[in-house]
This record gives sequence, structure tokens and C-alpha cells, in this order.
Amino acid sequence: MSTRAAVAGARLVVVKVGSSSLTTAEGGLDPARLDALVDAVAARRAAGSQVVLVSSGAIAAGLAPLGLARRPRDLATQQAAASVGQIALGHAYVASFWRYSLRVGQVLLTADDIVRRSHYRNAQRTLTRLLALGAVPVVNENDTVATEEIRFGDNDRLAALVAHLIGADALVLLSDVDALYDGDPRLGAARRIAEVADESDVEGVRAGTAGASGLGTGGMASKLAAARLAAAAGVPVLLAAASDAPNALGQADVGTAFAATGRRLTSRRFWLAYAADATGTLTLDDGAVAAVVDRRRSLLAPGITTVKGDFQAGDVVELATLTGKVIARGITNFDATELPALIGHPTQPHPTDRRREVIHADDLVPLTHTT
Ligand SMILES: Nc1ncnc2c1ncn2[C@@H]1O[C@H](COP(=O)(O)OP(=O)(O)O)[C@@H](O)[C@H]1O
Ligand SMILES: N[C@@H](CCC(=O)OP(=O)(O)O)C(=O)O
Repeated sequence: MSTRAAVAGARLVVVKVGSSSLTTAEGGLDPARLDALVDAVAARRAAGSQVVLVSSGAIAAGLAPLGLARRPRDLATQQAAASVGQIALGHAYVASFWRYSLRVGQVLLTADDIVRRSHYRNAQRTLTRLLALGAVPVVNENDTVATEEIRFGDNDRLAALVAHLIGADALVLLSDVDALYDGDPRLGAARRIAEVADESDVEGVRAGTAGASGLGTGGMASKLAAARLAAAAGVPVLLAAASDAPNALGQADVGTAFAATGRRLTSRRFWLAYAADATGTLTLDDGAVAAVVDRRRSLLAPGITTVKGDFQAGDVVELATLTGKVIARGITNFDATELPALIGHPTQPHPTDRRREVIHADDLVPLTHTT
């Protein structure tokens, strides 16, 4: 099945829309564009799919009501704008979906809700139940409490994480640009990339980190990263213009389609690979890298050359090659303070602990296919 057919036929779709597609240049909500998006989502629902909407726009929607001329730089004013804007956004969605007798459920997530496994499962349960009850979940980052250190930063990544979290069959990223180009189309002639089958199709693509509107955050770079993440985890992605939402959510040949490049991971392994916060890094020698990545073995202490970070048994750590490339993540069975005495050369006499797995194969996810 083609990627476009997979997206068009997806039973459960996550649709992400950016700030610039919902707001006016003056910094308020644009009801006409919001209604047009809701029309397209409702049509997809009517065609038999379930939809989770990941909507940006809280900060942008709060600017005009607070008399702010542009997106503030400081966190406290961004949080205040989001606080005012999120209510306006939620209210607008409730009214707009009501035209189709559809109920809306607001879900505001912090990075912590994804990083901690218990919170992750909780978010999973709530979203699944909302869908079972026939509501349209509208997800955003909980900007009023997110601080610079812990925030997702951009909703593209949040959407990719949510897509896997709820077991979506497709992710649709709607933006103010109609596709991925080989360079920023604002800067001159650029070629549309219609299909991304693998990394070779995006080699040499220059993806900017800031959008034209000054309202969004990540630019095309964050969309590309999110599309790669979702595709690597088995979720096909379509990137298209929000103004073309009916076609993007329908059958038309628009935008850029990213084929799933990896297999769908179990929820636990996905969390371990992409969502959990790593608190340390173990550097491995070449033999250990081959063992854990190619032969999918457990990691033993003799293959570790250095230990960085302050972690406890049960924490998530990154595994890196001697050149510093992160090639896997896993849950360690040892505290950081225990390891230095155990790591090192395999020919030395072993205390029992040296043969105990530092990370069991079941708790270890190689990342080579995503880089
Ligand atoms: N290679 C590229 N292909 C397409 N658009 C690009 C590229 N590089 C940079 N861009 C810019 O990225 C912008 C989209 O990012 P952004 O405004 O942050 O979106 P959103 O608000 O929808 O999240 C477009 O307006 C486009 O000008
Ligand atoms: N959570 C923020 C969204 C961050 C953001 O700007 O995202 P995007 O417009 O998708 O680049 C908000 O609602 O304003």
C-alpha cells in the first residue's frame, strides 16, 4: 500500500496544526481558518476515522487580548499569553465542533507527562477513553506551567509522541507551507519533495528553524524531525498546508508523504527510545556496540569504557560509541556510583557483579535506524 493510501485510509489519525495556521498576523485567533480546519476534521470523522487534534496557537491567541504586539521572548509573558490564549482556543474549538454536534476534550500535557512512564500511561488512558466516548481530543502543551528546561518546545514532536502513544495509523502535520521543499521556499526557487521513502530522499534538504509568521516555534526543521521520529516508529506521515486540510485529510495527492521506515514498537519500548529522559551516558567499546545493536544482546560491564551522569538503578541511560554517537537507550540495573569499579577489560578476574547484565536486552532499544 502506498504511504498516501495508508494515510487516507487510517482508522485513527493525529492531526497537528501550527500557530500560524490558526491566528492572524495581529495576534488573535482567526475564526474562519479554525472553522475550515474543523470542517475537514469533521468530514474525516464522518468518513469513519477517529481524530486526535494537536493544536498550537495558545500563545499566539493570547497576544491581541493582552495588547501584546508580538510573541514575547520571556517565559513568564509567554506563559501568561498561553493562559489567556488557551481558553480562547478551547472555546473556539468547542463552538466550532458543536456545529457538527461533536464534543471536544482538552488535554494539556507537560513533557513530564511523557517522560514519566506512569504519567505516560495515564495520558494514554485518558485519550483512549475520550475517543471511545466519541469526543475529539484537542491536545496542546501545558504552556502555563512548562519551563524552558522541561518544555517540548514545539508541538510537532508532541504530535509524533502522541501519535505513537495512542497507536495512531497516521500523522498529518498541517502548516503554512504546502510541502517539504529542498530549501526554504521563502528564500527562492525550491523543489517540492512529494515522497520520502527513506533518508536518501531528504539528504541535502535545508530545513529552516523559524517560520515566516514569527508565531510558531520550530520551523520546518522540527517538522522534519517529528516526521522522522513517527516514521521510524512505524507511523506514516503527511505534511501539507492547513489551508488544504480537506485534501490532506481526504484522498488528494498533496504535500509530502513520509513512509514508515521502522517497525511499530511496543508502547514501553517506544517510551524508552524516544520519550523517557536519559540521566546518564555509558560509552561502549566496538565489541559491545556490535553485541547490543547487531546481535541484540544484553549489555555487560566489560564492554563499557566510561560512565557519565548521576543515575540510579531503574533509570534510563543512553549508550554511545567511542566517537560519541548515541546508538541505543536502556534501563540500567546499576547506580552510577557502582559501575566504575565493574567496567573495563574483560580478561581481568570477574567478581559476580561483572557478569550481571548492566542492561538486559529486553530493556534496551537500539536507535541506529533513526539516525
Ligand atoms: N525546506 C523547507 N521546506 C518547506 N518549508 C520550509 C523549509 N525550510 C524552512 N521552511 C519554512 O518553514 C515554515 C513552517 O514552519 P512554522 O511557521 O514553524 O510552521 P507551524 O506554525 O505550522 O508549526 C514555512 O513557512 C517555510 O517558509
Ligand atoms: N504550545 C504552544 C505551541 C508552540 C508552537 O508555537 O508550535 P508551532 O506553531 O506548531 O510551531 C502554543 O500553543 O502556543
